[in-house]
Amino acid sequence: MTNARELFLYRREGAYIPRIAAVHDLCGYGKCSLGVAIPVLSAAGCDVCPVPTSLFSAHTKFPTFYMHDTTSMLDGYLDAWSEVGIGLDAVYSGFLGSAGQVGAIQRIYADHPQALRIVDPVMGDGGAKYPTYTDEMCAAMAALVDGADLLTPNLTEASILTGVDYQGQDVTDEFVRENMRRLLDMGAKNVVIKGISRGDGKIRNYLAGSDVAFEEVAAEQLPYMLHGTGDLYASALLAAVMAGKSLYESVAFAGRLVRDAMVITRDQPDFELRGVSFESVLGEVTGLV
Ligand SMILES: Nc1ncnc2c1ncn2[C@@H]1O[C@H](COP(=O)(O)OP(=O)(O)O)[C@@H](O)[C@H]1O
Ligand SMILES: Cc1ncc(COP(=O)(O)O)c(C=O)c1O
Repeated sequence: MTNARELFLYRREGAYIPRIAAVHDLCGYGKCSLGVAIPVLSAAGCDVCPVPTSLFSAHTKFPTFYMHDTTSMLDGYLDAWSEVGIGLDAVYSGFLGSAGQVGAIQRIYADHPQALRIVDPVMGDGGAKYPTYTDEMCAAMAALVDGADLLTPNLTEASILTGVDYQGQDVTDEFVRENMRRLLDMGAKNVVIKGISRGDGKIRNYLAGSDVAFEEVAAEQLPYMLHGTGDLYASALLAAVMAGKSLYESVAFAGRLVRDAMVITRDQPDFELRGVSFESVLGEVTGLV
């Protein structure tokens, strides 16, 4: 393997299997987080090692859900990893159970300084925080921006991180560019802002980085939104990066995969709540490697 910190283009030598710590919640019903990251990244030929941040009976868009925050076990969990001597090529974080878990992620970074840092700063959408997120958690999440090799907020999360007011979805390229510039100034190396929908039938993802020009990738928008698309998008984006694709190619791939999975989900019972059913499009991920 070449230096994992050289994100684009990530190169694998021979049959090497990269190992990724996936720091997300585990959700019983309503496909998202680890339930997405493990299969998608495994299909891309990666060894996914979960660090569960919380256990949920169902995702938080259900009116009732049970949550168990795992913060108190993380020190022991990571101590045991240190003793075993696990080598990591990447650390991919998402939905957190508490503000204190940011410290656990920083500990993994310190223990694995060469590992890529992919931060999906899951905190909310549509201008509102998810119900389990507190202001303290959002403030803590901002500490993960500095040094992130790849940061993947939606507009709500970008606004929480930058302090620029959320202005809805119908924003100009200039507004998105300014948000990305702020995130790069805060220390992120590459930023993808996802899911911008201006009501013109397109959904847009934007990318920019210290060595990557600001670009837009627009695609046809399906006339319904589903829960868990952000997690599937970020996992597919990372899958493509780990397969050696450029950031632009990875952004385009992830958008196609989410769209294809959404089309299939539409035909399933309870399609609005079950999360994105990506199982039958995993072959597209396998095809990356
Ligand atoms: N209705 C849709 N039609 C086509 N693609 C979609 C649709 N909804 C989401 N996607 C794809 O999934 C990505 C992530 O979804 P989004 O809902 O923006 O994430 P989040 O859950 O983080 O807010 C989008 O950027 C887009 O590429
Ligand atoms: C438990 C849980 N995990 C993860 C997510 C992230 O979902 P999305 O991919 O839509 O950002 C959510 C969003 O509500 C959630 O409730």
